[in-house]
Amino acid sequence: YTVFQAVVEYYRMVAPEPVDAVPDAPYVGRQYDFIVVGAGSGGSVVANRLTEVAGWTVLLIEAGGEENAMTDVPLLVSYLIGTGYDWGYRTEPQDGVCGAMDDRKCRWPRGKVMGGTSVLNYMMYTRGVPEDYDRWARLGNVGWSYADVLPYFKKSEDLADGRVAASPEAAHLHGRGGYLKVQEPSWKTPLGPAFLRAGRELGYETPVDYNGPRPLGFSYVLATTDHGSRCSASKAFLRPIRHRPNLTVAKRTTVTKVLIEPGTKRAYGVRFVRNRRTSLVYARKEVILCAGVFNSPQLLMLSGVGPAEHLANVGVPVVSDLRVGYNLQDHVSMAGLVFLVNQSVTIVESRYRNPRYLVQYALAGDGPLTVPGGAEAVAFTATRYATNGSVVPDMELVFGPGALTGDTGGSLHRLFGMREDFYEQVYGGFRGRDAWGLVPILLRPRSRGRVMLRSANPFHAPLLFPGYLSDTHDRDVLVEGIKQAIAVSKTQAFQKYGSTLLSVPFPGCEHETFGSDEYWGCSIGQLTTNLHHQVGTCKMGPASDPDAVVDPKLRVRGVKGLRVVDASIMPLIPGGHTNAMTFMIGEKAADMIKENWIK
Ligand SMILES: Cc1cc2nc3c(=O)[nH]c(=O)nc-3n(C[C@H](O)[C@H](O)[C@H](O)COP(=O)(O)OP(=O)(O)OC[C@H]3O[C@@H](n4cnc5c(N)ncnc54)[C@H](O)[C@@H]3O)c2cc1C
Repeated sequence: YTVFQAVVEYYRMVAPEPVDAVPDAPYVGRQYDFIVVGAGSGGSVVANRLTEVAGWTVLLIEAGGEENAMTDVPLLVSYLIGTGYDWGYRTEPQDGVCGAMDDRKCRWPRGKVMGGTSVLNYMMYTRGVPEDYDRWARLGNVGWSYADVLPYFKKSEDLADGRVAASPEAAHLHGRGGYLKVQEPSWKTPLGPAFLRAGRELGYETPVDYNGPRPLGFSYVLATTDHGSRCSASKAFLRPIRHRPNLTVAKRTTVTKVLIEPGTKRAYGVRFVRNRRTSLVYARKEVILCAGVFNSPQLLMLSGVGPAEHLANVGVPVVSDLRVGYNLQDHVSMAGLVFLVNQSVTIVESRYRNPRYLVQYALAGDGPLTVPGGAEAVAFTATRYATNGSVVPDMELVFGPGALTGDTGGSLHRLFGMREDFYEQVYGGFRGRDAWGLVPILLRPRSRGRVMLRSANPFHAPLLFPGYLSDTHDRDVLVEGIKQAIAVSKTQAFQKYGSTLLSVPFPGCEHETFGSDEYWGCSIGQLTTNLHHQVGTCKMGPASDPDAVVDPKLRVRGVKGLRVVDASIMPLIPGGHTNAMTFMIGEKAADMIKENWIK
């Protein structure tokens, strides 16, 4: 822990619950119509929409406790990682990946808190492109084309007035009055406009609405924030409905198994641990897993739904032999590019500790603390590998007006799990210097990873195999992204600030010529970073797809009364950050569940 993280952790334990939080149920009853496991991005939406039906009772079970004022501050994300808000997962070591990280393990945070990973995330609001969903539909997922899902993106959304809302296409693309607050943070460093000017110099459209059908271009970010503070899943979807009598929320309660009747193969409840006591609770209609991309497959496998051979190896009797845990996809990136500047125009950690900014944040919802996860602007681009590059970007460049050199408190490099000696050698000599960062992100990975059980003990973390770069094409595309980022730094817009690439070779890559494709290829294997967009481990697909875990109505194959509704159902990762997509999945699932039960 850093000192500040210790403060966050202490406050997590002692802070009173926010006054408008959904209360923790004093006890869990015997039976409910629906049991929803996990109050993250998917689960919060489902619990909200199902309790709209007054005659239904819903039990929402969440392993974590409440959020608080600390988790609300957009710039402070990196301090939350590694505290009790985070499940604290790390991957298994993989050759040629995460070489600069402690024990060669990539750090994969996940929210363990009401609101789930939407409480730890960087709050960027993106959806991917129409082609992403049309591809899902072409795989046989009836009902998931862009035309089908757009209304569900709009249903959740409450877009604040601003540049995007004023565009002529806004009414068609965006929602007003939904539960989820979306806005463009008003505070900008001088480098934000410079980034947009750089895009114009390079011939890109600026700004664009990257959530529309033509995302290519340079733009400011849209964020899931409300007056400058985080709008998490639970703040958006649960707090406003805390008085509904048919919603029961059990916090700090961990589900350890889905109960499935062996003869009929019907899910009829769950086993859970609360206050160290194990109990059962029964579902009249359905059990809905919203435990996220690692824990939903883990729970399925613990309950006998998964690859038969793997389950036999860990000693779990098989109920349904399905490819659970395969198809793990993520957007790999290389967050090590640092561009030094000759003016005090960036966010350097020691500077923003100034109490003046805290006051500005608290009173006006403005200032540097409102910059979502340190990201101010973004570009969606196409590399020479993009197949349909005029409308489908294969690269994203996330612009941060701060960088690893400004990380004087160490929270940023610890967020990546970077080794201290690596940090010292590459960045240590420039500590406290003004610099900006541009992170290239591979939007259409071909590589796949996998989630497996470590053991049959539900309290053992699952085994996570990233599989990053296992398809060499991914490395080639990401190298192009790195070169695009460097090209941005060479524009007049950034040369005005004397932007220079920090050129200390990464340990382990000194044998390559700095700046060559081979060097950048090597750098990706050392500083392998990601934006935590893992999806796909409970793949949705039609009956003809042997890899599908759930059908297009998100029902687990071979089991009755059981669905998965979270990021794990995505068959192919879209070209955008995954939070809004998960809300969309929750909205659509809730409608399908209603259609199923309300005749
Ligand atoms: C650091 C970081 C930054 C990110 N930045 C962005 C961003 O800027 N924009 C974006 O769009 N996306 C971002 N993402 C990704 C996005 O937040 C996730 O894809 C999304 O929140 C996933 O939602 P989910 O419902 O699938 O899972 P989660 O939100 O993780 O919800 C799962 C919930 O289930 C609970 N749970 C798990 N197991 C159990 C159990 N056994 N019993 C009871 N409860 C259980 C968990 O505690 C959790 O609350 C980021 C993610 C991270 C980690």
